[in-house]
Amino acid sequence: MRAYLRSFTYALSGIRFALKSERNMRFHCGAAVVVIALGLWLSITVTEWCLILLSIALVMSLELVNTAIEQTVNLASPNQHPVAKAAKDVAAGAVTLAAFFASIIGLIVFGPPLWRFVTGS
Ligand SMILES: Nc1ncnc2c1ncn2[C@@H]1O[C@H](COP(=O)(O)OP(=O)(O)OP(=O)(O)O)[C@@H](O)[C@H]1O
Repeated sequence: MRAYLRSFTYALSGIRFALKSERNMRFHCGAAVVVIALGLWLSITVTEWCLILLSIALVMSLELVNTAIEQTVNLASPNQHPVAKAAKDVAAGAVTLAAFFASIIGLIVFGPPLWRFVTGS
């Protein structure tokens, strides 16, 4: 049990590191808070909550993996190298792709109720 708790502490410290060092991670956190507040305000359905929470988890998890890859590349290749560039760019591409599709899910879920709110229909 103590070993599990220790692993959990390490995991939390990894998340703290990413929050401190990565502007994008702080942005994703802010966006998640806004989206959760919107979901509560608009009383979205259980299925919609599942989609939104999965999207948040996917984007933030990929940002953590991206941070881990950046740190590893910085350690392995402090000098410029095309393979180091490819590794960092591909990892960044993964986050961008997930964020793009998460935005589309957000539009699908929040678009219609927000539109109804704005137009009063
Ligand atoms: N060792 C390297 N060799 C070659 N190109 C690199 C190297 N390190 C970084 N780069 C290039 O510079 C870009 C920016 O790298 P950097 O280390 O600043 O990460 P980052 O993109 O700032 O990440 P973030 O903005 O998410 O913190 C990379 O995406 C990559 O294209």
